[in-house]
Amino acid sequence: MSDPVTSVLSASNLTKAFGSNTALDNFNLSVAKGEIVCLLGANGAGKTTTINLFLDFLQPDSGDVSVLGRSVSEDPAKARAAIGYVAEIVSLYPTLSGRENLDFFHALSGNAPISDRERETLLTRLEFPMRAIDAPVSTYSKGMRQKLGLAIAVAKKARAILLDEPLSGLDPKAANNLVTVLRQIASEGVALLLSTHDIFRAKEVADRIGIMSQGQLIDLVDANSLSAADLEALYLRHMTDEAA
Ligand SMILES: Nc1ncnc2c1ncn2[C@@H]1O[C@H](COP(=O)(O)OP(=O)(O)OP(=O)(O)O)[C@@H](O)[C@H]1O
Repeated sequence: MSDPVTSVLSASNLTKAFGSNTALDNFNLSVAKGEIVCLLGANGAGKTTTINLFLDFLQPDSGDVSVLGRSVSEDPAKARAAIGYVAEIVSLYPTLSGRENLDFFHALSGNAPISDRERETLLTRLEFPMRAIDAPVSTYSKGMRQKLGLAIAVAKKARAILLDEPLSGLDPKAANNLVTVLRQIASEGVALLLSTHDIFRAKEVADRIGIMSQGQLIDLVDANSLSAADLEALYLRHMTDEAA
């Protein structure tokens, strides 16, 4: 029998204000099992606020976020257990090695320890350079820290992974590699929600792209339905319309 819950992440009529500043305004979105959705938008458009509401770091003023069909506000612990989060700068212990960080954060989520073989298989699949596994994390590049963050999420069998600005600050090779790895994770049934400013990588990685402006989802397009140039033109047209 097929899984009745295909929508892993769902936001309905979400509104969130900080004082008089409305960061999110009646926002609706769902991300299905195995799907990658990218949120594109200018600084302050509400992308990080959306991610923070799914993570229960913030609570909505109205509307609801749910994970696997269950409202996050009703059962935040269950939602957190089903979600992995890769911050723009992944928080890791800099003096500990990659191996020690992975094992520590894996245990912190209440999971059974992973074996040497499982750890190596996982990291190799994510194209983490295994020669660096015992070096202190302070020596890692941004891309390597992200891979470790992804490994922590995948090891805990997260059903959804949220990534805030994962592509910013990566060199083209690392960005290209991350796109490949994210697509592979999604192909295993994980729902991915990313925020980015990178229109071209968004087109490469995503199944659907949400364009946000001033707290609203003003367009949601199928990434395959248009070329990168068309996507850029659409994005710029929306930004011009909003500014007018
Ligand atoms: N904790 C907070 N307190 C006050 N205002 C906030 C807070 N977090 C976000 N905001 C405001 O909410 C709005 C949306 O911010 P958000 O960080 O979600 O945008 P963003 O699309 O992620 O931007 P960026 O691309 O710069 O990261 C902005 O006006 C921001 O200043």
